[in-house]
Amino acid sequence: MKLGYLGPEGSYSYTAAKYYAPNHMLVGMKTFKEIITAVEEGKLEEGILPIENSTEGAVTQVMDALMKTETSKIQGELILRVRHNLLSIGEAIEEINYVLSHPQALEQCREFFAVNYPHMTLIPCESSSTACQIAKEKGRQYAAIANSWAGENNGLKTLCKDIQDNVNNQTRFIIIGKESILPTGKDKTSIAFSFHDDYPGSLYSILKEFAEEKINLTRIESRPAKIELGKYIFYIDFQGHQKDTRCQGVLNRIEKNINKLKVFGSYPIGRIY
Ligand SMILES: O=C(O)C(=O)C[C@]1(C(=O)O)C=C[C@@H](O)C=C1
Repeated sequence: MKLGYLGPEGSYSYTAAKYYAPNHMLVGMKTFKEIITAVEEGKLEEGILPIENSTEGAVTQVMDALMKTETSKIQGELILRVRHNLLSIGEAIEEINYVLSHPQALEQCREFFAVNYPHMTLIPCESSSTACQIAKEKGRQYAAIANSWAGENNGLKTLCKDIQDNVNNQTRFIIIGKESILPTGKDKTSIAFSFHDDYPGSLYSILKEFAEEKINLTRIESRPAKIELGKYIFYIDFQGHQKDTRCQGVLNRIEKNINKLKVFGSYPIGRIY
């Protein structure tokens, strides 16, 4: 089984992939879009993608790309405690002027740099493990934000530990593939929908259906539909499997009030690592 992740080895996505599927063949890729396309085209059986973070919220790039998928489903999820470190080839923090990492990781440490090292320039790159490679090549003025394993793997030293702005920084990852997962009794379902027209109570009419069946929502997000200002796509995660009678009933009823319902999949509720 091949599982695509945002590479190279040592990224947070790599750590998440190792927890999810220790025996799969892990394939490091350059972008989230590349992973989704490879799964859609059947070149990879599965792909792992960050979808939301407890500090920064939605990973919007992944959410928008998911909306365009045709054959992939969400097959699983896991939550990773993300602890960032400042890593460099040199030993003196005073020498550092440039800090590299994935944009999500930079955002999760923004306050730390604003307060402690406002002169440092934050530079986005493809992943935290790519940041380690670049920091190694560029030398003592450069540092990477990554996990310490990625740093050690590239010969970098840890100059500062736990630099994330939120002590409980967690990222939720989803696993996509082509399989439909059967109910386990502890499942979650992810859907997205938009409305034909904007009318009072439109969103309420959908939420009411879940409330009346006592189905717990675990996430609600909106993203621009990218048609015109004021048009949105709503994303909802709820507890239960799409094959459960109550969930099926809700999905059938809400379908009548909305433009297009996309069911990304039902999958077992994930663990925290
Ligand atoms: O750059 C990495 O190491 C990644 O795996 C990406 C990523 C993300 O995009 O959210 C994964 C987890 C953390 O939230 C920070 C970065």
